[in-house]
Order: sequence, then structure tokens, then C-alpha cells
Amino acid sequence: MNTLDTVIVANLLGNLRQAAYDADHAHFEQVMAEIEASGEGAERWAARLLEDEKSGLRPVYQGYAEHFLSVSPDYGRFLYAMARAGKATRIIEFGTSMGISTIYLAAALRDNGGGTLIGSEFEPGKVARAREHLEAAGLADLVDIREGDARETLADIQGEVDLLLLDGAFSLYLPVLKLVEPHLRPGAIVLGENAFDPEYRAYVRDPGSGYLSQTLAIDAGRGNDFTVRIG
Ligand SMILES: C[S@@+](CC[C@H](N)C(=O)[O-])C[C@H]1O[C@@H](n2cnc3c(N)ncnc32)[C@H](O)[C@@H]1O
Repeated sequence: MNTLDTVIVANLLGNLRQAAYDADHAHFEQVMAEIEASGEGAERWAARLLEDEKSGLRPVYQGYAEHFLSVSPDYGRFLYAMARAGKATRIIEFGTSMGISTIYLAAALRDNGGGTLIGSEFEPGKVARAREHLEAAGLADLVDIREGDARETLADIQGEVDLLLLDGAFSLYLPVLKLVEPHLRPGAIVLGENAFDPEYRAYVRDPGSGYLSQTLAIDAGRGNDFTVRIG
């Protein structure tokens, strides 16, 4: 059984992809042009975004209120496969946006026999749209999208966590990981999409940290990280 390949979910994801392209492509082209013109590379661009976030997180993301900023189809299918491989029934998502990554992960929960995904998003308009999309996918019963700052909304998650997706503000990957860490079961998977923060990367790569971590080749250059809890 693969819920991703049902007509309803496949068509919805196709429509959302198009909507994401329409909303985001001009912005992404501008970012790519800036990176190329500066000659600094994506790492330097990410370092600047990290600095911007530190001087005012909300304004940065309010500026993206109409943008999807979603995972690629390849990465989405990877999310689905990871959640299936880990037989996940409890998933946490930092950064839900319009719910595209959420659909991939909730589809895996459905095919694993059920479970719960707790999502987090601080833009109210995005929360409403993500809920609509999960409803349209027939997956809303598996998802609890919490509106507000993840540092507060994910403070109460109870129980074990099988998979954590970090895809929110770049500068908060480490604080959010530390919030969820006590709940990660041995073998839990932590995926950092755009894990550019050197402090986060140093933490999960420290041999004494209780994690094994490496860079992923999917969407190379986007700072994608795979980490597994071993301690
Ligand atoms: C890259 S997008 C997420 C994309 C989504 N995972 C997908 O693939 O469809 C990041 C989102 O995180 C949200 N965000 C950033 N920092 C947050 C925080 N501290 N708490 C809740 N949401 C946050 C932003 O508003 C933005 O919508």
C-alpha cells in the first residue's frame, strides 16, 4: 500500500507543486542570482540568513507568508521512505508551511497502520492552508498542526518520537532538537532540511552526542542532513 500513489494524493501533490512553483520561483531565481553574483556560494548565503534570523526571526518569516518553501518531490519521497523504514507512528515536524512535507509524512503514517504527526507553524494563514490540504488528502485525522512558535508549541509532546523533521528557521534546529531529544527513541531519525547552522551540525556530529550524522546527497547543496539517534 502506498498512499502517495493514490489518485487523490498524487493529484493534490501535483497541484500543490504547481502552486508552489508559481508562488516561489521568482524568489528562488533571485536568490540563486544573488548567490552567483556574490561568488560566495550557498553556505555564505545561509550564514547571512542565520544572522538575519538572530536579529529578528518573525519579520524574516512574515516576509515568506505567501511562499511555500517546500521540500522537493525527491526529498518528499525520501521522507515517506524514511518514515516507512523506521515504522514511524510518532513524527514531529518543525516548519509545516503549506503542508507539502506533512502530506508525505502523514501518508507514511497511514501506510504504517496509523499514528500522529505533530506539526508546527507560526504563520496563521499557512496553518489554515496546511489544514485544508491535509483534509483534501484524506490525512487530517493523523495530523495535529500547532500554531505558534515551535519553541513553545513543541514543548509538550509526550511519549516517544520515531522521526523528527527540522525544516523551520535555520537558527533554531539545535534548540528544537534539544526540545525533542528526550523523546527520541533509540534508532529515531532526525532529518535536517537546510541544516546549515554550524552549531547544529557540530552537535549531531560530535562522537559523544549519541547521534550518527552525515550530509545527504539528495538536492545537493541544500544542506540536507541525515541523523540517527544511537545513544
Ligand atoms: C522551509 S518552510 C517549511 C516547508 C515545509 N516543511 C514543506 O516542505 O512544505 C519553513 C517554515 O517554518 C516556519 N517557521 C520558521 N520558524 C518557526 C518557528 N520558530 N515556529 C514555527 N514555525 C516556524 C516558517 O513560517 C515557514 O513556513
